[in-house]
Amino acid sequence: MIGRIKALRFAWQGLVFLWKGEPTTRFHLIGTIAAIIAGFAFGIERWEWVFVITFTTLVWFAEAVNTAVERLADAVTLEHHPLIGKAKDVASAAVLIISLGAAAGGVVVFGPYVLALLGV
Ligand SMILES: Nc1ncnc2c1ncn2[C@@H]1O[C@H](COP(=O)(O)OP(=O)(O)OP(=O)(O)O)[C@@H](O)[C@H]1O
Repeated sequence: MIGRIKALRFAWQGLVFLWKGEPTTRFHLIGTIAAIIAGFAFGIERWEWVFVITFTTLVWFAEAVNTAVERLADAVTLEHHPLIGKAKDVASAAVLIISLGAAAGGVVVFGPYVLALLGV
């Protein structure tokens, strides 16, 4: 039990580091808040909330993994190394992939509500 509580504390420290060390998280927070506000404003369905929650969570997850990979890579060497560069590029690509997926999901979920609002 104490071990679990300690693990939670370490996870919290990781979250704080992610927030302080990665300026990109500001954009993720804005996107997350915007999606939540839009969800309530449009009164989206329960299943649509599942998509919104899943996509926003995956973006944060990918950013956390990307940051972990970057820090591990820096711990291996700060010298220029083509494999370190590739590892960092692929980790960044993971964030890009899920961000594009989240944007597409956002269009699918909110698109019809926006069109209805515009009377289209
Ligand atoms: N040690 C290295 N060897 C080779 N290329 C590197 C190295 N460090 C960084 N790079 C290259 O520079 C890019 C940016 O690396 P950096 O560590 O600055 O991440 P970043 O742009 O700050 O990412 P984020 O914005 O997600 O924090 C990497 O994707 C990689 O292409």
